[in-house]
Amino acid sequence: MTEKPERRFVVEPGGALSGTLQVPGDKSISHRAVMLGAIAEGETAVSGFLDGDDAMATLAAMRALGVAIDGPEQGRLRIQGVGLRGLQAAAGALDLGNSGTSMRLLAGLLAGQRFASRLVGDRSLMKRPMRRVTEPLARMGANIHTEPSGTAPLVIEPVAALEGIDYPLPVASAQVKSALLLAGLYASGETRVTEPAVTRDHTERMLEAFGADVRVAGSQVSVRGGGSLQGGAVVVPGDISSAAFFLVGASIAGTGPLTLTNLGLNPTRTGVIDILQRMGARIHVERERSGAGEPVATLTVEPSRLQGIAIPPDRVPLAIDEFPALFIAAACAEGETTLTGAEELRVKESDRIAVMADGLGALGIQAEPTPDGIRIVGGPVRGGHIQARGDHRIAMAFAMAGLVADAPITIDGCSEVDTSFPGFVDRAREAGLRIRSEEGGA
Ligand SMILES: O=C(O)C1=C[C@@H](OP(=O)(O)O)[C@@H](O)[C@H](O)C1
Ligand SMILES: C=C(OP(=O)(O)O)C(=O)O
Repeated sequence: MTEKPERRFVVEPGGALSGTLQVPGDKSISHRAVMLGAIAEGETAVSGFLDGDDAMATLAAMRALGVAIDGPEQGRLRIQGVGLRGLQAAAGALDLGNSGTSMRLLAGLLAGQRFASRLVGDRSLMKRPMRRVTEPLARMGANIHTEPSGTAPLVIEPVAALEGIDYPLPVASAQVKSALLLAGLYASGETRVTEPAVTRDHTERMLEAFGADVRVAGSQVSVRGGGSLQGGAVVVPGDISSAAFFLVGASIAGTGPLTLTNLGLNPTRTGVIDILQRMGARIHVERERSGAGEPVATLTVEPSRLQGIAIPPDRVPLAIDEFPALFIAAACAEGETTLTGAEELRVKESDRIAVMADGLGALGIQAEPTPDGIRIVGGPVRGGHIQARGDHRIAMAFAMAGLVADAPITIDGCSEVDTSFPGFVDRAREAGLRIRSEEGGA
């Protein structure tokens, strides 16, 4: 994958956040809509699709595997499903860019195919752990290999069949759960996954909507192979992980209120709201409704005085992508915030504990990393020059710190923001953040 040109954000003090904002479509749901629509019978119409680089990597991969997909056009896709056995070998390696979800879920989808595949990604993705999916897939009979370091490229050789397994997840990961369920569609018998803690359930919801033989019983999800999926309509709500930056920003800015419309409010994704409300944030949930299988609502955020808390470890998987934003809330809170049980943050697009701690330190905030978390003591946020290390969520989190800093904040390493939130700078400026984006800043 060609690396993108370097980009930096500069945020001037004195910004505000108010008005109404709709964030782009949910990244996790967008990935799944394309993958399941591709292997379904018939056509699948998607609306609200996130045309960010990560979901577009999944879309490009499904096209490379022989699936005709029209769009995205204003968030709309038309996918001509080829059925479970209709995928064709890609001509070359599938390049999944910065997207761990694409690589891990596709590993599951392709593990049972009768053709070979090779999965690669960008510098960040090529360093992330992949044995967490390749080991259980191999137990199902897949012929799948990583580098000796357990990282990509992933090489998948054709197999005649897979066998279902009963697998207790060693880590609370929706990506591993989803990879095994997708492989289970191609396996004989039942594939059952037991998760140690609740993780996002978009795969199970969508498999059911597409007619798969899927069952959920507490912490167990199982799927039976040998059936087929029926295409249909998928309505993708706004991504709460993208909204999180604005939930924090509107809480700390002292202005507002800020209203976020058409937001996905899946209970396996609302940990960030719970944590912020425990800190004293004033977030009001209105107009809750079901949007084609996924709960949707409007959120209004008012400015508030935040208090530091000990974040309950059971909230971690339900807010796993929102911790960069939550660390900014902690920096602005009164007192100490502690996080434990979050070692997974060290293997995301960056080591989010270390990179956030370094950035907070550069802004005058006391941040002490631990192996599985961090301790942050709230205080005055200074201006400064920091590094997002190419992590989209770290770039956007520190942009919101600019709302309270006493001087400009320059954030290097922002080239990957489009992976999850194309148009972030424009939306933030429209809402009142004094941010600009520049070429450069390695
Ligand atoms: O299943 C998904 O769509 C995702 C699951 C999470 O990863 P893990 O499953 O590795 O926790 C999350 O960090 C990622 O952004 C998206
Ligand atoms: C970790 C993330 O995504 P992925 O694992 O798909 O790269 C994220 O979006 O924060």
